[in-house]
Amino acid sequence: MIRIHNHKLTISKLKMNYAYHTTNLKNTSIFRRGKYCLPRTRPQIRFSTQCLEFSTIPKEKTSSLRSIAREKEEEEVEKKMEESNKEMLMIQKWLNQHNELYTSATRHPFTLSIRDGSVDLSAFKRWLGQDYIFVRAFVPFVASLLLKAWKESDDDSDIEVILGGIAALNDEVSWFKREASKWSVSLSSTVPQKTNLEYCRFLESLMSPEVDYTVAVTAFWAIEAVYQESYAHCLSDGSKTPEELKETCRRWGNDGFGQYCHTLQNIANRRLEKSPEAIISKAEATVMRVLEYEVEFWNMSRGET
Ligand SMILES: Cc1ncc(CNC=O)c(N)n1
Repeated sequence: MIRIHNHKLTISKLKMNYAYHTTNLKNTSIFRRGKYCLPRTRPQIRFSTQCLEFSTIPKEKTSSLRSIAREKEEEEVEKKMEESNKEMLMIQKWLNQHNELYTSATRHPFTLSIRDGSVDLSAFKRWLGQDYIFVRAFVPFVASLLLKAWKESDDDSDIEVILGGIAALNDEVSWFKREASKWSVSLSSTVPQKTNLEYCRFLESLMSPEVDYTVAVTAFWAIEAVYQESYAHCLSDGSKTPEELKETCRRWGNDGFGQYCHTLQNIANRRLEKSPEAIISKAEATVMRVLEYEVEFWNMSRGET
């Protein structure tokens, strides 16, 4: 009969214990039967929380002991994963579940081409003109979020974070104008493309007072996080981003912007934690839509739509 009480023992520990006790067994009766005489059956281990005992158990049962230990180990790992999933914050959970979509937005061929230096400059200029239009629509969205925070938030500091975001957008609009003139992109004659219009319309739908603060602030985090991840990657080790594009990458890829996105993520997680299931589902679906729009926006910049 094999019983394992101490199921925390891993396979490798089990092997070590086995080896250790086998060495000690050299002086026991089964080993002392003759110079070259090995026991007919292998010494076997019985676990208890207190001590390890030995008995002679047929060889075939060794493997069954191992498989029991392995099963126990797997159960343990599964339980730990379930527990950590419970502790995991909502956004982390979503990113694990929808990792493929998140990666397609944050490691898109367009930004990867900036990173490896193969970017088509006409695509970059197209992105610049279109993104200026997007950012102009993004400002009223963030303003509507400020209003929601003022009405609904349980934490005063949310307003300051969002206000900081609006201040950064003020700088950003000026930067777009300077950058566009540097690249000879005429902003006044840039026509919004279909994908851009649809994304702007989606932003407008989120401005409605019907949309909950939690849903809107989670969407805000997702929109900012995609640019932060995408452009930080263009500056990370091994990147060959051309010098003339580095300023664009630093705008969203700098550490300060990273910290700001982290703060937004904390706000969203805090709100989601206190939200009923219906709001959580809406927020999750909204994040998915944002990620899809971001992918389409990069596609559009490459000239695919
Ligand atoms: C399409 C898109 N998504 C996210 C951002 C980043 N937020 C503000 O600048 C952006 N500029 N454009």
